[in-house]
Amino acid sequence: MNGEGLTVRDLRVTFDGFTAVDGVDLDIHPGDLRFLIGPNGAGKTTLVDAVTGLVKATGSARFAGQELLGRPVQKIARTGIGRTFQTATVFEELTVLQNLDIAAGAGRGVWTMLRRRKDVPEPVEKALETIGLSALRDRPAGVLAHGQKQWLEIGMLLVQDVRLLLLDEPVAGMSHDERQATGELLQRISEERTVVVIEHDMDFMRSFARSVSVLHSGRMLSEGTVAEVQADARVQEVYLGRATEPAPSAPVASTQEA
Ligand SMILES: Nc1ncnc2c1ncn2[C@@H]1O[C@H](COP(=O)(O)OP(=O)(O)OP(=O)(O)O)[C@@H](O)[C@H]1O
Repeated sequence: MNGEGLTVRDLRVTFDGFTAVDGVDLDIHPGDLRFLIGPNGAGKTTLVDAVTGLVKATGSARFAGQELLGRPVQKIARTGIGRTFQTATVFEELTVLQNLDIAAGAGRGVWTMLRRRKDVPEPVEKALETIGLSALRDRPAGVLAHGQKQWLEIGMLLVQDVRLLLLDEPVAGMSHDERQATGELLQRISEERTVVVIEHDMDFMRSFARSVSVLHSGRMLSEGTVAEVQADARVQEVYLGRATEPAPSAPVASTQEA
């Protein structure tokens, strides 16, 4: 069995009387590459915020046999859950390797981590390879291309041995080639881990999703394979007429050329 699964039941998040997540059930199986889609304001990020402890929620969210709700962020992270945000948060002045070293932590002193080292720990070496940045290990992260920074951030989750990766719009602003490379990266990662991707790019979703959940107005509207979700009349209805977010079935070239 790959990775760990996430089980969410009757999840609710309320902001000052406004219900952003309204009784959501979600089953993410180990090794899944699940896309979480839905119009702006559907509650996608809030759902991930609730699971990772950033906002208060009621209901249940279980991962690796443990209830997550009500626990502090750090304790949730220690169960093996990691996330990225829409903007990559890497240390720009530090090299790729130093960024990974710091993420890996592993009880080393800060000077050890900052010194250029030949004895790169195996998980760091493996992550460098997986994210395709081995040749750029000694470059400052600040000079990396936009896509490479996102990959570095994913690598920082890999060296922490995160078992469930929650990625918020990882290909936003990426070129076509970067999106393709990111999709392939996520497929490789999901061979050993569970991956959930919040996404607006329908082409990217169609190409790489193993399963899809569609949120709308804080509720789960539809779930299934890409084909099942595309064929769902409720999903088409929600997306129809939205010039910036075509229906998943619409024959568009891309929704997020940046
Ligand atoms: N801290 C907050 N306080 C008040 N309302 C919030 C807060 N965070 C989110 N919301 C509201 O909750 C709803 C869901 O927001 P959320 O960001 O989860 O949607 P989303 O599906 O991720 O949208 P997008 O695709 O635009 O990122 C929105 O109406 C948003 O305005």
